[in-house]
Amino acid sequence: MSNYQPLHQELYTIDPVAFFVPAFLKAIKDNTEQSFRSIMSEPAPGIFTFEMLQPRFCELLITEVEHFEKWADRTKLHVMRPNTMNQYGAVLDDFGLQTMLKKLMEDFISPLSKVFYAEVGGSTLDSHHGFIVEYGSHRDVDMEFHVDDSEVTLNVCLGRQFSGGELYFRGMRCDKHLNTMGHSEEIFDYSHVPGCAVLHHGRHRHGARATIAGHRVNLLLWCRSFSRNAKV
Ligand SMILES: O=C(O)CCC(=O)C(=O)O
Ligand SMILES: [Fe+2]
Repeated sequence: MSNYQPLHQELYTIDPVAFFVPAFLKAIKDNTEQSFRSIMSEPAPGIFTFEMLQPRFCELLITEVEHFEKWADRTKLHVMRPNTMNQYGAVLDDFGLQTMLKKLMEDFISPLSKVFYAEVGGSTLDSHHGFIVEYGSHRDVDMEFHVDDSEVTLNVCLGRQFSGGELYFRGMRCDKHLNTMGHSEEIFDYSHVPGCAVLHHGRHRHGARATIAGHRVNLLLWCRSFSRNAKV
């Protein structure tokens, strides 16, 4: 989208202090399993939650996406939706954020995925799909039960105020058994809070309940390892 003029140029290059909360930055800098675990909870096996983004960054990103959507509307441009499950939201890589997101994956998510997801390609993440999902009135309502087309998924709530919209996880399955029931120990439901991240296996089955009031906006980064998949 070469004619698009960004609203907030500062979003397009990572400024760690402006983007991330101090505890997250310190843990990444220390770069040990212990430092990661000191800021992360693991409420179900392979699912990690932690505080990640500064409130100001979240608000700037939401307004950048709104600005892009208005521009796309004015120029009668057809906006690609993030995946087949969404009618709303936008692909961030489509309006210039791909370099920033690549660095986000390489410098801030790969260190974590090397430690926690090495067995699924977490040590060799080499490509991404970065997008925004939006729920509320005149937007998407919920997201059906699915697995992501990723090795590792980062899902961060950006805002704003909403009720409902909980994420639900139901364990991992092979392709043949994707829709089988979850066991009680696999059941994990999570109410997202702005600025907070959930990191999970792309193949961990999940969905999002209906947002019943307000406006929910999340940043998704599907992190992939083509080099690993090429070998399998
Ligand atoms: O609504 C959410 O937070 C979940 C989105 C999601 O699972 C996805 O886009 O893959
Ligand atoms: Fe997903």
